[in-house]
Amino acid sequence: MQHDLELISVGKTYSDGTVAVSNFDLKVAKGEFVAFLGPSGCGKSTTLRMIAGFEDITEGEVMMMGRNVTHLPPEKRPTSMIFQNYALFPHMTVRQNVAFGLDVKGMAKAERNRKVDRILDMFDLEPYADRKADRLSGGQRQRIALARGLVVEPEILLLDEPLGALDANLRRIIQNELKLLQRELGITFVFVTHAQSEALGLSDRVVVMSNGVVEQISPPRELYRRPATPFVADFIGSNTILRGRSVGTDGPAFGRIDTAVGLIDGVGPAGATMAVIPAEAFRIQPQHTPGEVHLPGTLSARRLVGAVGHLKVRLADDTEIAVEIGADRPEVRALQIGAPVTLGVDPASVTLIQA
Ligand SMILES: Nc1ncnc2c1ncn2[C@@H]1O[C@H](COP(=O)(O)OP(=O)(O)OP(=O)(O)O)[C@@H](O)[C@H]1O
Repeated sequence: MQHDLELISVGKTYSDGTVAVSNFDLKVAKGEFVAFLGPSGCGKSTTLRMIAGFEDITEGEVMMMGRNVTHLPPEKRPTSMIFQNYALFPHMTVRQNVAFGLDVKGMAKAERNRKVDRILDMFDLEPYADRKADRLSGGQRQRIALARGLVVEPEILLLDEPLGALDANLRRIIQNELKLLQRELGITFVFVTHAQSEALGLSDRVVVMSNGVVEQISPPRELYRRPATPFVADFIGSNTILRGRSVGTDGPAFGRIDTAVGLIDGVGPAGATMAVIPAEAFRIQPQHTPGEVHLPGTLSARRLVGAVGHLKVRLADDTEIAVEIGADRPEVRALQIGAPVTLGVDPASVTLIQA
């Protein structure tokens, strides 16, 4: 199957010797929405700029629609890029800003105007068409940047933290618009963000990066359910991580590790040394269920945030475990701080990883 975008062992070493990205492999299908997520400095923007052609690739290859574009300049690639600061020309009107990419291509005036009008209409920008770009609000500028990126009809739209400058409310509104737009146009989106909720809420798959390497590429739900590395387990969601040593199991379905708080069964490879348990996987004071892991401890903190109860339970070895449970559960309200509690967890929601 041909992919819209393929990165093959892509790497980048800057001229000062900084290794920003190494061995990046990725295949993106047509119409897919992929987010690069990771802490500041992990190499997200460098990778996006290499895809766009703004940054030389020092290792590996980039393919687009089956063509090798590794050494092509940005304007020869079927991509369009939207920057965090929008990079609009402040003294040009909205219309001139949007038309810019078509002018660069030398498109005939009539065709250009038709395309610009259509896209201004699509983004509700017609009323501002003749206003200078610096006389507009953040949300309006954001729409111009999107309109400008899309008017050239790219196969792949690259977005570098495009919502970073917006306040939380506007950010949510434009997130929704972005998702609808992407579905409607069927364009492939590659999006860079360090906001987890954005990456997890918008994309079909997330590429989690740290220190220039890919940690995991998965649909958002899978990152929560089955983190593949210690970094992802720590970075995504709210997990308890227990270290131990691998021991034999009774059945083939689960692995088992021996930790300071007892034996923990979970899903993962033989030889795993770490159990990852999501905060929402714990049950409080469970009935005895065969196969379930039980951990005795004492309640050390309780905080109710809307419909969610955030509890902390301290185990015998002083490990503190984060538990999230419906705030309306009777056991949440009945327990006093310091009270003994037992936590239960189904091994199917425990992930064992090799660390
Ligand atoms: N022009 C450059 N020369 C040398 N090193 C650079 C250059 N640009 C970026 N770097 C380094 O490369 C690494 C990756 O940077 P990059 O901007 O890709 O990270 P990022 O994940 O996008 O971070 P942020 O979220 O802060 O934008 C960092 O260590 C950064 O300091």
